[in-house]
Amino acid sequence: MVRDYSAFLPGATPGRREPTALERLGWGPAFARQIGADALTATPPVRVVAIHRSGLQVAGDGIDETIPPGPEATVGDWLLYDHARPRSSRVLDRKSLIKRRAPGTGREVQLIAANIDTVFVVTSCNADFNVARLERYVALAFEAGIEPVIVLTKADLAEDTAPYVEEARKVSDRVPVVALDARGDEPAEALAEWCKPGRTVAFLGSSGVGKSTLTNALLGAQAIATQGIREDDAKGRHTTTRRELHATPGGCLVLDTPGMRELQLTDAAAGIADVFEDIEALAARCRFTDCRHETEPGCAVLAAIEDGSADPARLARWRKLQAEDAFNSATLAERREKDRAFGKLVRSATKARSDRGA
Ligand SMILES: Nc1nc2c(ncn2[C@@H]2O[C@H](COP(=O)(O)OP(=O)(O)OP(=O)(O)O)[C@@H](O)[C@H]2O)c(=O)[nH]1
Ligand SMILES: [Zn+2]
Repeated sequence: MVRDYSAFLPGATPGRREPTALERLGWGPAFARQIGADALTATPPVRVVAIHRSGLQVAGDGIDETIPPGPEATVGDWLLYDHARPRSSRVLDRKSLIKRRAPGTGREVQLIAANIDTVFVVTSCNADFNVARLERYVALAFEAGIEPVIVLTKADLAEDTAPYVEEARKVSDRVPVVALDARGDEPAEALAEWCKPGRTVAFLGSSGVGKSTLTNALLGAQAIATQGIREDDAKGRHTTTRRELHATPGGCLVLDTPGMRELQLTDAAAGIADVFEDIEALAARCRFTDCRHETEPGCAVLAAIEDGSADPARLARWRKLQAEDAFNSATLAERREKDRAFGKLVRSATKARSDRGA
């Protein structure tokens, strides 16, 4: 079969036409320009819509299959599907990638989700509201190359949402803030700007803030609970997994993956610098390039705190995130080394005390 891929090739003018099957899955120029028309026909693009034990579930133009594990791919990835050797299907360069260190290992990296356009960082207008947590998720999004939007849920339960919105706006000049009731029709309208056809969005936030409620609000009648799919696991039992990429009636794709729930900051120095660009800009003006902004003379950060133009609490949160990132980015061996050094310190302190007869 000869398919017409001309619409995806660079230079094609987007007209007012129905989206193609691939565009409905999020295909666009960023991927099309990585490959020539011949290869497109020989190895049709497919998107990884879910990961199962038995392999990668992929969807494309007339394709809906599970291919055996092999390609270094995660949900959201685009592959050039090699029918003859599915394991050799090429993974296209990503627009964005969320990854993390595999727990308990060294430098191994686990891919969580690829090609997300917008991440909604969710918190609620109540006790869950926590600026530090917002900053950390926004840093994570920046690091992954994803545009973050802060969504404050449970606006209906707050007497006044303005103070929450104001605090959230201080996270970064570059991040829009939306307050809403996650139930009902409001999310589809309030988030429409980011939920355009063919765009991929995801929700990040702690338990109970309303991520599922928002997802269901966007999906409307096709709510997630009805989309469980069955497959056999290695022991031959049936397990129900959730399809991880869902299309809204408007044609936006919502990526819902459990791996996004327990994300920690690792290797996110650049993302942290993006969130705290105000402090980084001050730090660049300190007299010493290795200034720790503690007691050094000529420290621009301390001066700004002194004259009230910088917030000491934000400086403290910046330090804390950097420390968390450094710790999580260390390998297990490096952490053991730190623990050993710490152990030695404790032992010598204890010894000193017993020597003194304490
Ligand atoms: N009144 C009100 N209730 C909400 C709102 N958003 C969520 N809820 C309720 O809060 C509870 C938790 O919402 P969920 O959507 O399950 O939260 P979640 O973030 O998906 O939680 P996890 O699945 O544990 O990660 C549910 O009872 C929702 O109905 C809101 O905007 N207003
Ligand atoms: Zn300084």
